[in-house]
Amino acid sequence: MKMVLVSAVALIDADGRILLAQRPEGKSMAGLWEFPGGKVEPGETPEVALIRELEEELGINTWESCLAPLTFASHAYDDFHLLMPLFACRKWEGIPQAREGQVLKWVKPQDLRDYPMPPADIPLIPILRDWL
Ligand SMILES: Nc1nc2c([nH]c(=O)n2[C@@H]2O[C@H](COP(=O)(O)OP(=O)(O)OP(=O)(O)O)[C@@H](O)[C@H]2O)c(=O)[nH]1
Repeated sequence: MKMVLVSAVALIDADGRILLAQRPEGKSMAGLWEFPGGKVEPGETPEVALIRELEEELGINTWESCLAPLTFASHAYDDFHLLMPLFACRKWEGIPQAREGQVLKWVKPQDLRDYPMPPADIPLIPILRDWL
């Protein structure tokens, strides 16, 4: 089975809310809410990939020193196995903007279960709620 490494982040604002992005129409798993991030390209570390994705997807900048490892997802999809480190980040530069047609939403930890997420993300929800 092909292993796909995706780096993702829980961006946490001053009120303790988490940023979710809704996958746009036309993509796999359209309509589901996910953590910002994306595939780690050859030669990248998960941190470097995440910093790049945050710039591309949201137009914000952050730094490796602001990315704290929080947990990970390991999930067998039909056509690949997803391994997804999830970082936590409370400090960045700029205001997140949807640059790729996503809908963005700041969500309180206790409300996370109201947002349908990809199957790989489901086990991460209680971890975030307990941790925040
Ligand atoms: N960024 C992100 N990706 C996730 C999450 N959960 C999850 O299963 N994924 C999966 O991880 C992959 C991330 O790929 P990507 O963001 O770089 O690229 P993409 O959406 O264009 O991928 P696609 O090839 O499925 O269309 C997708 O297959 C996505 O469905 C999550 O919380 N955040």
